This record gives sequence, structure tokens and C-alpha cells, in this order.
Amino acid sequence: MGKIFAFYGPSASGKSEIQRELTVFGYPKIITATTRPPRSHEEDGVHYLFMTTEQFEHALAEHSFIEWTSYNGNYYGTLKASIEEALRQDGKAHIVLDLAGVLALKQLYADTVAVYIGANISTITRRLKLRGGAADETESRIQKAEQHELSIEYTQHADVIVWNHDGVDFNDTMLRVRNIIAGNQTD
Ligand SMILES: Nc1ncnc2c1ncn2[C@@H]1O[C@H](COP(=O)(O)OP(=O)(O)OP(=O)(O)O)[C@@H](O)[C@H]1O
Ligand SMILES: Nc1nc2c(ncn2[C@@H]2O[C@H](COP(=O)(O)O)[C@@H](O)[C@H]2O)c(=O)[nH]1
Repeated sequence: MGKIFAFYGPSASGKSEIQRELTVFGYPKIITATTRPPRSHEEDGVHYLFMTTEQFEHALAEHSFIEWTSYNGNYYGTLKASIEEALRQDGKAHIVLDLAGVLALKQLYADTVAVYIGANISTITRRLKLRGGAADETESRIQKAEQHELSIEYTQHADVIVWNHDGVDFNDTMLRVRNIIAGNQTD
């Protein structure tokens, strides 16, 4: 049976970059679904399964998700089928969720490893402003980070914490993450 590494943390802490690198190293990514519009570089079936609200609500009515949430006015959810597929394989798969999603996954699959990817607020602010997009959404992401996602209440559920703010060499971040997945380091 496979094992799942669930990454969570504030916006722009580097979760997607880490996932991208892990797929290069052959670790399969579990793709979640969203109704958020794709960013300019994002592809359907690679970054997310991009759905219309109608498609998402239909899947919800069919009980296709093991968990789902609403964030900044968009739905996000984890398809039961994608988790089952990952677990059928013997390898180690990774997924990006919020804390509630991680806890829901852990409840179903107790050996899920929760990996918090953090970055300080100045890094988050800088990276989000660089990403561009709607100013009110950027502000909301910064506020969520400041008020919740950097708090001890949020980080305390992690099995392991990795800080990836400006000044941390991304190669070192990846080395740590790969060691965690290989089982060489858990704290
Ligand atoms: N160690 C690092 N040093 C410098 N820049 C980084 C580092 N890690 C990630 N970044 C950059 O920060 C930006 C945000 O990263 P990424 O999209 O992976 O964050 P995220 O946590 O997935 O964000 P979100 O939850 O908002 O989707 C990207 O432009 C990425 O290239
Ligand atoms: N509970 C879930 N949270 C999810 C899922 N897919 C992504 N996310 C989280 O949503 C926010 C916003 O993501 P973004 O791509 O718009 O920046 C972030 O915290 C993700 O980790 C999911 O299926 N379930």
C-alpha cells in the first residue's frame, strides 16, 4: 500500500514548487480539483483538475470527494478515486491541501505524513505581489497567513515543519523534503 505526504502551509510558501520538483524525482502527485480559474502557467490535469461550479457540485452530490473546502470563493476538493489510485500503487505520493484537508485525510489514512511548508510574512507578501492577480485576493491570502496559517494552532498538526522563506536555498529545502519522504528525517 502506498503512503501519502500531505503538504500544507500559507500561500506562496513554495508547496507547488516542491510538488513540481518531487514529480521530477518520480514521486507521483495527487491532483486535486478546483473551480478557481487557472493561473497563466497552469494546465488542467497537471496543476489541478479545473472544474466548473456545476461539475464540482455534481461531483459533490455524487459523494466523489473525501474532503472539500471553499477558499476565496472557489471550491477545492480531493477525489476519492485519486487517493485510492495513489494508495493502490506501492510508492510515496504527495498532495497539497489546507489543514482541514490534511486532518480529514489523516482521519481516513492514519499513516499520512503532514508536512507544513512555511515562509515568513515578508516573503509571502513579496512572492504574492510578484505573482500579481487581483489585489483583494492577494490581500486576503496575506491576511489568512498572518492570522491563521503561521500560528501555532495551524503548525502544531504537522509531523514535520520545513521553512522555505527568502534566504533559504531551494536546493536545501528539496533535500530536506526528499529526506523526509525517504524516511531519513522526520523532525
Ligand atoms: N526557496 C525559494 N526561494 C525563492 N523563491 C521561491 C522559493 N520557493 C518558492 N519560491 C517562489 O515562490 C513563489 C510561490 O511558490 P509556490 O507557487 O510554489 O507557492 P504555494 O505554496 O504553492 O502557493 P499557493 O498556495 O498560493 O498556490 C513561486 O514563484 C516560487 O518560484
Ligand atoms: N482542503 C483542500 N484544500 C486544497 C485542495 N486543493 C488545494 N487546496 C488548498 O487551497 C488553498 C488555495 O490553493 P491555490 O492553488 O488557489 O493557491 C491552498 O491552501 C491549498 O493548499 C483540496 O483538494 N482540498
